[in-house]
Amino acid sequence: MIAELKAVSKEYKTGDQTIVALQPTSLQLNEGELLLIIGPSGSGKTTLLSLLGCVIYPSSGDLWVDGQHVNNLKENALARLRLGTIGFVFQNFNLLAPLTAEENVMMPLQLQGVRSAEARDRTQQALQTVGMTDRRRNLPRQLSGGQQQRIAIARALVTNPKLVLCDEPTASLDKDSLEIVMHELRTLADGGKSVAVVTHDPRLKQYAHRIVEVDNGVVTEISLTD
Ligand SMILES: Nc1ncnc2c1ncn2[C@@H]1O[C@H](COP(=O)(O)OP(=O)(O)OP(=O)(O)O)[C@@H](O)[C@H]1O
Repeated sequence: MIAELKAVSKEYKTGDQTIVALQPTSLQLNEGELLLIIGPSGSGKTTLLSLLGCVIYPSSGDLWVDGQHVNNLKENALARLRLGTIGFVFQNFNLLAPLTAEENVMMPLQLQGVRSAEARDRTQQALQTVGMTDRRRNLPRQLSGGQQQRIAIARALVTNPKLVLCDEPTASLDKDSLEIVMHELRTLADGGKSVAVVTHDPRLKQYAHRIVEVDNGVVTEISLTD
């Protein structure tokens, strides 16, 4: 098991208003599975993903990620856990425009202080995994949306994270690119990683090992055949 929520809830306080974004939720995320997180806008999907990603603390309940009790970790320990254990993929790719594809992929290794020969090897491996070796010298703007997302996946993979978290990874993609990217994410899960994907898109269900639906902060596991 890579992550476990035990009765985890999340409230946001703004002024004198309190929004309950996530009701007490118990959920386990295992190695080798792609978990799809679906639900309407504002239902709490990103909040759930942010908890799994150690970006926010629970308001109540207990959260473990890679064996660490997130509730008790200070900000800097949380940042280390994120960098070492988790890869993030976003809707808008978040690639750095002036850097080539391979420089973007190498960036997390530079942040980790990995020496340059090893960083170069691991970058080439990650580019190979997503089938983008031949475009490694291109700038993001020279690549299609689907190609940029594959570079973003390579960047998420280069640190060999156990957990890959994706927020609407296919929202900016056409159908062909969606299929390539989701096939890539499914292959990662089949290879032993934990992958969690937030989406509005019902077409993604076919790539999931498990699906949870979030509705008004309530998380329910739904059957794959629904
Ligand atoms: N930092 C914040 N401060 C205050 N309220 C927040 C914050 N983040 C989220 N919320 C609120 O919490 C609720 C759940 O938001 P969340 O972003 O998790 O939903 P979502 O399902 O991901 O939505 P979408 O699909 O539109 O991205 C919403 O009512 C949102 O307005």
